[in-house]
This record gives sequence, structure tokens and C-alpha cells, in this order.
Amino acid sequence: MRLFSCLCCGKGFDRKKNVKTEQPLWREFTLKELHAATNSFNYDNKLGEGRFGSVYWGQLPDGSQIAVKRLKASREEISFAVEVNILGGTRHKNLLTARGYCAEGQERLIVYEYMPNSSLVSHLHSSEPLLDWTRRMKIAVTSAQAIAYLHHHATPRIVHGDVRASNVLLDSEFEARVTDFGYGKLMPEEDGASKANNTSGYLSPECVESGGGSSMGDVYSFGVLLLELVTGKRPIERLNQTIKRGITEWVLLLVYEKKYGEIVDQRLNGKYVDKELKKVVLVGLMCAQSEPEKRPTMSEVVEMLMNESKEKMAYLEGIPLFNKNNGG
Ligand SMILES: Nc1ncnc2c1ncn2[C@@H]1O[C@H](COP(=O)(O)OP(=O)(O)OP(=O)(O)O)[C@@H](O)[C@H]1O
Repeated sequence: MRLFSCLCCGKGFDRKKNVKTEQPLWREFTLKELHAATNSFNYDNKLGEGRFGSVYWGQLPDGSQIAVKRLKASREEISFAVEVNILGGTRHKNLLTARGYCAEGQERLIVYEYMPNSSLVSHLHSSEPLLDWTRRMKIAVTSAQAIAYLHHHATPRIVHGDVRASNVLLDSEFEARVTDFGYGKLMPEEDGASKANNTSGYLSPECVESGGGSSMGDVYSFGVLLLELVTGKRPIERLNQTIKRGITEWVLLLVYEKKYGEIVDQRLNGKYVDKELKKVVLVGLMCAQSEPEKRPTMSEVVEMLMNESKEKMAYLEGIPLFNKNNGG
């Protein structure tokens, strides 16, 4: 049974009309093709494993490199089809491009572009070469643009539901390629993003409460991600066996004291731009406010991150949240 309609780029690629001039961006792969590309899902090709399944590096006969996500269990067919069609129909330069899918027998696979610089989390919290300041700023803006696209321009509008550093992959230019959107409905309840986020510190209080995602919940998670990006600290740091510290509370206390030099990732050895640090920290804290109605939208976040005017900075600094006596 063929469950999938063929969706291509966001502009509505029509295979029949465009076949002579364009390579289809989205197509069905055979299992045989993917076996050949990944050396039969060889252990040496394995890039890693997430909650949904394992990811393998592969190469197609045309030389292009792919990452094949082999989903763990067979999904409810219609749900898989709908979700896969969302992936196939959503195109933005800072979203990870899904090139196609394979559904044969019990196998459910999604084929993505391969990202040579792995994920943001591997750069921030491992021995990978340190991400310099310029790259961090580029990642902040490009990942915000991707999520803003999902919220404000994609058809249908998409709540990411699982914004975090491991879902920000990095392309050869170290630009963000946000991934794992549209997976919410693919996940079994007990494995849901909400449950995982709960302990990772990315989930907003109202999403913890409701167990579901929302666009304002994405904004909160993105705020936490911004703070992680500039501090190099995990959203929740374990200080000792019993005490954990949330990144938002820690950063806000230092902002009250105007101790930005203590907030920034110390491994940068002072190589950062003061006003950019201040801006990202303040925008991150605005996003990660407990009350959803006080958070900006993602398009406002993009605007604030890209705006370099003194007026905007003065506006941000004047927000009561950042004044201990007014907001804190
Ligand atoms: N397109 C890709 N290019 C390169 N590496 C990738 C790609 N997609 C995933 N990976 C890597 O494969 C590993 C598993 O990714 P996956 O998305 O399955 O899990 P995750 O995001 O780490 O966790 P979770 O599934 O819980 O969200 C990660 O190390 C990730 O960086």
C-alpha cells in the first residue's frame, strides 16, 4: 500500500513539470538503496542514537552524503504518513532538510542531509574544538530564524515541541540547521518530548503542567538555549549530590549585579563582544520568563537579535525583569 503523497520543496515542486530541470528534493527511497548507502546500516556508519532510533551516515550513488534515521518501532501508519509529509513540505535554509523516507515492511526510515559539524550540544559540552564567539552569534540568529519560520510562515504552522541544543545541527558554515520538528506526534506517549525536557531544563512551566508543547513553550526553550550558547553551561547544572542550579536563575542574579564577565563562557578567554553578550543574555532571559504572556514571539526574538541599535539595547535594559527592585 502506498501511503505517501510526494511533497517536495515549500514552493510546491511538481515532479512531472520539473523533472527535466530539477532534482526532486523529496522522494521515496527503497530499503535496498538505503542498505547500499549505509553499508547495510553498519555499526561503523552509526552517527548516534536518539529516542526515536539510530542515525547512520550514508552516501548515495551521486556522491551526496545523507543521514538515515531508522525509527525504532513501526508507527501507526497514517500518523507516520502525515508527519513525514510535514517534514517533506517544510523547507527553510536553517531547518534540516529531509530528503525522503522509506516505508517497507516493518522499517520506517527518514533520510536527511548529512551535517558535517554535528550538533550544537557536542560543541558546547564536549572536547570538540571550542565554538568561537562569531559562530555562536551566527547560530543564535539562524536557529531563531528557523523556529520563527515554523511558527509564523510554515503551512501548516508548526510547534517544534523539543527545542534544545542537541536538535540544532551545524552545517559546513556553522549555521544552525534545526531538526526533530514534527516528531511530537511520532513519539509514543511514554517517550514524549515533554517528559525528556522536564529533566533537561528546557521545558516551560506551563508545558510541564500540561504535558504538551506550544509556540510560547518553544520560545521558553529557545531562551534557555540562548543562555546555554553564551555560558557554555547546561540548562541544569548539578552543583553537588543534592543541589541543582537552573541556568535562568543563575544568569538573572548575575545580570542584577551587572556581572556579564562572569556569565560568559570562561573558555572563550575574554574573546567576545560585550554588547552582543548583553543582548543575547537579555533576550534569552526575556524568552525564559515563567509567564508565557510576557515572552516575545519568535519573530520578535529574531528582530531583537539582529537589531544593533542603541535604542533597542536601552529598551531591553529598561525592562523591569532586569531590575531587581522592579521585576525580580
Ligand atoms: N543529519 C545529520 N547529520 C549528522 N549527524 C546527525 C544528523 N542527524 C542526527 N545526527 C546525529 O545522530 C545522533 C542521533 O540523533 P537523533 O536526532 O536521533 O537524536 P538526538 O537529537 O541526539 O536525541 P533525541 O532523539 O532524543 O532528540 C546525534 O549525535 C546527532 O547529532
